Amino acid sequence: MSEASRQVAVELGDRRYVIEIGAGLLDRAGKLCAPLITGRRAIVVTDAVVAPLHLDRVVRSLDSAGVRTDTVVVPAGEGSKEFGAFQRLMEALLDHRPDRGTVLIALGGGVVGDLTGFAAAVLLRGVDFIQIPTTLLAQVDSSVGGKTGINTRHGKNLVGSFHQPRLVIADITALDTLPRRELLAGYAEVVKYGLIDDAPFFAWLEANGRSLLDGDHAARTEAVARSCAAKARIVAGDERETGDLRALLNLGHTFGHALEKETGYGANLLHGEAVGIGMVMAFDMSAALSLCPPQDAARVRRHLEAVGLATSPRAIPGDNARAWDAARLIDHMRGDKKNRDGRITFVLARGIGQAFVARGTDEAPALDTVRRALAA
Ligand SMILES: NC(=O)c1ccc[n+]([C@@H]2O[C@H](COP(=O)([O-])OP(=O)(O)OC[C@H]3O[C@@H](n4cnc5c(N)ncnc54)[C@H](O)[C@@H]3O)[C@@H](O)[C@H]2O)c1
Ligand SMILES: O=C(O)C(=O)C[C@@H](O)[C@H](O)[C@H](O)COP(=O)(O)O
Ligand SMILES: [Zn+2]
Repeated sequence: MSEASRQVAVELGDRRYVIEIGAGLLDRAGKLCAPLITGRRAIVVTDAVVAPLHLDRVVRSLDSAGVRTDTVVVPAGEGSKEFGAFQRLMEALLDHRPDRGTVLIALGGGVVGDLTGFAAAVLLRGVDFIQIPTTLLAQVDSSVGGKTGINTRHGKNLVGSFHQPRLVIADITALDTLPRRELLAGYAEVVKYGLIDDAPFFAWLEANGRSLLDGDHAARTEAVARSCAAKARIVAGDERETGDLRALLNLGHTFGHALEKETGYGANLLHGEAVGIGMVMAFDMSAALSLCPPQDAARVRRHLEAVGLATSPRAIPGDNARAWDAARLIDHMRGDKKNRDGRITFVLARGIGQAFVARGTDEAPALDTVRRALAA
């Protein structure tokens, strides 16, 4: 293993698992996974973009570790989190005649991870799965914590399950093939950790974010490890989001998921891009409510702009950009899973690194925020 390899543990008692982070880990996937695959059978689920880039190495590595491996390739993109796509995946998995000792391996971004994790939760009433994330977003966020699921016309991730992986393998060099737009989208979720409760990490990103995005492996390893450590700590403290701790990971998502729903989960707006815009809106709302210094809100916007992320819905391309309706976006937020007692739950901030969950807040300041964002 390379010198720069790191391990982060998600402490969930007898469901504890490790996140391996480093360069060249795809070639070691077999060795790392084999001890967890007692049935010696795995099905790797990946997408049509990742398959030609990285699938062979993983399958070869599993084969040489004595794990018989089948593969299922799904279309790339958020469309694979639709009901129909989920059904097709389940049938394709069953075509391979799995048994309860068969382990599913998700090789890809957050879409493959969320979809495969949900499939693992319900296949034969539940089998184990392993995450091998290949996008920055998946390495820092979606592969960790066990939120799995699919979208419906009612909104994002509304059908799913908490199902923790047995292992996460984040090969930093897999990111070398990732398009810049996808890297940037994942970077928004990295920034999120700084904004939630780690102001020094946000300052580190202000200094190192550009070189991370430009391909600096050491900076990428550091950012993935710090992000995973933050997420692991939060998940261990509130696995099923029953308290207010895990909901902090939804910073930017109340607004962001509404934007994704409004734009139809298409290529015009990636999840991470929506989160970036949503975090700017959450800080704008916090500043407007005098909860947060306006300078902090400006600093968040400045950093996201500096790296090349959109900070307003107006920057989203496509016809939809000309048909925004602030009240409709608020209505989308009324379907958010965090909501309680018919009121929208927001994640707001008292400053950078000081996010908190706000329940029972009026909708009016959120509507004002959306209107300001649409006018920006
Ligand atoms: N479960 C969670 O906790 C959680 C957290 C954050 C996001 N998510 C979900 O994750 C999804 C977004 O994930 P994503 O941003 O990874 O998108 P994605 O899975 O669609 O991947 C983005 C694109 O990059 C391609 N790709 C993946 N790895 C590549 C590589 N190494 N080289 C070249 N191309 C590669 C994919 O084929 C795809 O076209 C959303 O559905 C979001 O809701 C879930
Ligand atoms: O892991 C979590 O908890 C998160 O909220 C991480 C988010 O980045 C992620 O997008 C998650 O899928 C959102 O969850 P949801 O419960 O709001 O659908
Ligand atoms: Zn997210």
